[in-house]
Amino acid sequence: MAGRKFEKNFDENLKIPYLPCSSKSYSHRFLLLSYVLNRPTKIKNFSFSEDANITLFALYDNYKFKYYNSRFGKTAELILLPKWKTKKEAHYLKDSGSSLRFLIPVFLDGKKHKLEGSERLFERPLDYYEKLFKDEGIEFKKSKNSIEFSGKLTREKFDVDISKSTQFASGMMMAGVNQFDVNYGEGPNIQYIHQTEDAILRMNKSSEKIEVHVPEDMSNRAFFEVLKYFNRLDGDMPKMKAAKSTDNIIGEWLKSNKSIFDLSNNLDLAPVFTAALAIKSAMNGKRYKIIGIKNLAFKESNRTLEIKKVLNLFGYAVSIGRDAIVICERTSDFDYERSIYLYPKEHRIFHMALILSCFHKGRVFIKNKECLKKSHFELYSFLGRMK
Ligand SMILES: O=C(O)C1=C[C@@H](OP(=O)(O)O)[C@@H](O)[C@H](O)C1
Repeated sequence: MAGRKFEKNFDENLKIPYLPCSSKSYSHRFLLLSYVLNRPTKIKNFSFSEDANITLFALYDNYKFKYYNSRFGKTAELILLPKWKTKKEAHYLKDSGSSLRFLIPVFLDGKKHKLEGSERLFERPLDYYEKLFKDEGIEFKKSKNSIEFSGKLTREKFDVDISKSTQFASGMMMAGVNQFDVNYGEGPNIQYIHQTEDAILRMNKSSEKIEVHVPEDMSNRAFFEVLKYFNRLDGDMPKMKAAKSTDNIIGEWLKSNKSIFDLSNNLDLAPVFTAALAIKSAMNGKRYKIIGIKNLAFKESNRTLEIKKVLNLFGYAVSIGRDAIVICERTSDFDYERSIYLYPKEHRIFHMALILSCFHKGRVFIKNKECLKKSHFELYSFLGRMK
């Protein structure tokens, strides 16, 4: 069964080719907007990520894929028609926080809906929606692994609290296209709200049929940027212009002499970036500090703790504060040739373990490559093909 044995072994000879993939965040947004705008839609370069599929299956009972080869490797064009919109009441979302927080406001359409998922999913923040339900008198029932609700949003304006997740604002903005205004306050990861604004602009045109292209996934590209910086990329990777200046920042940061980095607008980069800084620190003896990471605790796992655990396993010393991680060289009595076994709970932590494997002399055995399907199917298949 998947993840039963430590099936892969890596070491300092590991090199990985650049495997681009399309953005799961944009794919999510285009799906939601197609449903809300209620128009025939063609989505090119649709992401094969598990998360995007979860949202697709929740929104549509039927859809058509046309497969083709693009610069992202094997990819697909997804065709959606309004008559294929879901008629089901209950949907299983596994551990996809994005699906949950995007679907709730869209499903506030007067009908009854039930969203089910893993237990961790319902431990993650839902505060804004719970408050919204109470304020609007919307009936809801939340249990350990599901939420049921039925209601409608009737106001013209909503003030959304994004201190725990930007997805509350993104979800409300997509559900409210051409219907109500959304204001939001301060919070980290604001670039994801800009991404929502951009997706709305791309889709909310007057033409009857919608056609959009999903751009490259920049969080996954960051993983390859780190490999490239340390000369562990097999082959080269094409230059690419990021949509926003914050999208492609890793290469620049690694080349700089800075020692403090604020990740509040690039939270998803924390695992691969801490791995990169730990390797740099082992090479040059400098200390590095990452700040702005408070919300990492709300991810698929408690990412701050997972980051510390993985760094410690590879012999890097770290200390953790309320909103910071400090990386302080390598532990002096560490055996660099020993075998390391680890079981990352989620995709971004798996990425980080792969990077650290490239700098470990002994063998590294990593379980659970299935978690990579969440955002990067190509990398998952590549590891499956590795001898
Ligand atoms: O809108 C999106 O697509 C996302 C927003 C961010 O969530 P939070 O604002 O909850 O951190 C990000 O971490 C997540 O991976 C994807």
